[in-house]
Amino acid sequence: MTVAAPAEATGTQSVDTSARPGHRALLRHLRPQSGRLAAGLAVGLTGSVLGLAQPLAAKRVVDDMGRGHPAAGPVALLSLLVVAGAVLAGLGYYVLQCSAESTVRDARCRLAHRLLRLRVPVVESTEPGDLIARLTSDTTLLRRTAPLAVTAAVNGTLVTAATVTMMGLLDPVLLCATLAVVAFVGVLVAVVSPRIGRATRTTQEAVGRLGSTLERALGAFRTVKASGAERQETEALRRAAEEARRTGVRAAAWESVSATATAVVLQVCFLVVLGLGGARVASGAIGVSTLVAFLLYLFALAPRVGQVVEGVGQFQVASAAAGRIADAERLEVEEGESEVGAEEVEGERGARDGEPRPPVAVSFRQVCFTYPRPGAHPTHHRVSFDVPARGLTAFVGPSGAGKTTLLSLIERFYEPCSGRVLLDGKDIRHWPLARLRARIGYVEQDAPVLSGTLRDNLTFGTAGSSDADIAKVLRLTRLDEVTARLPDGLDTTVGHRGSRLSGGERQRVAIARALLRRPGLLLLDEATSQLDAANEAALRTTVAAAAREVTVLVIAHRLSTVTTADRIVVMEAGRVRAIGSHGELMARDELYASLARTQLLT
Ligand SMILES: Nc1ncnc2c1ncn2[C@@H]1O[C@H](COP(=O)(O)OP(=O)(O)OP(=O)(O)O)[C@@H](O)[C@H]1O
Repeated sequence: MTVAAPAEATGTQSVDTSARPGHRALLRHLRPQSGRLAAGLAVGLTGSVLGLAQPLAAKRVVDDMGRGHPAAGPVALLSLLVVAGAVLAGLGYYVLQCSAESTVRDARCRLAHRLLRLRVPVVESTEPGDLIARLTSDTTLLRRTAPLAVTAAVNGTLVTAATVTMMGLLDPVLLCATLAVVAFVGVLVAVVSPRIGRATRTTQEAVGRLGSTLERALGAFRTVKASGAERQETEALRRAAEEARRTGVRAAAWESVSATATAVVLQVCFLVVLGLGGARVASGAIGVSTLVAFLLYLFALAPRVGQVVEGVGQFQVASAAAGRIADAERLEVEEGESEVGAEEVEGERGARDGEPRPPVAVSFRQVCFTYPRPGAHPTHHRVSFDVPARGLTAFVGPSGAGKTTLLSLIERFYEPCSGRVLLDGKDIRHWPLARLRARIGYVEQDAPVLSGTLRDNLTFGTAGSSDADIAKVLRLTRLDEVTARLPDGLDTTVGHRGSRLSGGERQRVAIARALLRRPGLLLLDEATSQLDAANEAALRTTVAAAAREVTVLVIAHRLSTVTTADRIVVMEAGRVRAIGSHGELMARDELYASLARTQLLT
């Protein structure tokens, strides 16, 4: 996948695939570390300069010994130069690597922060595996290449400039000939380096696809096995791996083209200088020693030019990674949490002080909604209803009627196209998001359980819950017996997605988690669908008890679970068809009566 998908879906942003934004993104990553990078480079350069002085010091030692003078001083100086040069070079490298680690840590933290705040529609139209690849693989690539690119660019350029200056002082004519040939290297780099960047980006996209495909397979592992789809999924993984290899090879080919061509150009340069220099020596324009010195500088220049060329290649690779990270950072996020402090949210939740939570009234006013997908049909047509604070309200209706979507609108996972959703008479768009969600307990249709311990799962988002609160919700959801059976009780790991728990137990964990938030509004989406009769009855009692204190909205297919609800809202094809008690609806709503006839066998 590419991150362009959500952009198309939401129409909120576009992804620029040209290289320039990648360059800007890379520089943005490096800027906060510029002080440390400069320090590392300066220390490293000083080490190199000391290294350059060593031959002169060695020459002095030999000269002094030859003349029979005591050489203790020059030997000490030479030793100092060797040790100091090595220490400074090592220190410079270490500081550079440290700043690279900090750059990547910052990039990862910033990206992780944004990824967890993405809007639900954005995540639903992206591949999680690809987003994971951006946080892991792309940042690793950034870490590997960015310091190399910076060192090569700065060191290579400085030393090249110094060498070129020395050559200019020796003979400007030979320097002009040299620069004319070297300019060819510049043109070559300008042509080749964007290709390296593009190939790297495609490789990283293939790595992202690899992640997405694996995530899909591991996420439905039993289905993969039961469907005998291992071969099919392996083939998809192989295709992505092959694509990564193909584009990786393409990047390597361009890199070797530029390295080889640079080497050839420098050899040509050497021959040109030799020929032209020989002619100038013959004509008496320069002396032989000048030509020899010039050629020595040319030899010293060659690896530096190679270093700059390699640095430009690494810069392209790092830019491609930075560009992909920047694309993910541009995805649309929800409004910030800053408007509500953690304490305020905690107060909303009432979890700390154990105060009874205030129940919440819910109203829908002429709500129309269509999922932001190309070709999507309207899901809600002018939906209106009122649910007073406290009590149990059930939503029933055929599959696809739009019941689950109602809960998504209350949680503000999606925004209505028109109309208003009110909580306690106030439009939910005017509630700070964190405060709104702190008042709601939501049990999804598929009741996800996360990897970790049972306690982690229960206190997810309510880390400060007391043992007494936990024990209470365990009792209410009849999980106390299950917990007692687990080897480490609450601290037993429940496996990937709760694989150690049964479907019904997972559902009860999700309900317990929602209750532990002490919400003012409890949203249960078919929360009893996987429970056996005894547990369903127990949970019905729990829900009824909760509904005496807070507002409970339940979506149910099984009418047996909702016949005692205070009110039942019958939905059909995105419209509210009827509202009333079980008895009233049996008498006056044909759809409800027929649902009841089939399900309750009345
Ligand atoms: N994330 C989504 N993106 C696009 N369309 C969706 C999405 N979720 C649901 N829909 C569509 O919206 C319509 C209403 O779905 P919804 O899940 O609200 O119905 P429901 O009444 O809860 O159904 P069920 O009882 O089967 O769970 C369906 O046609 C469904 O295909």
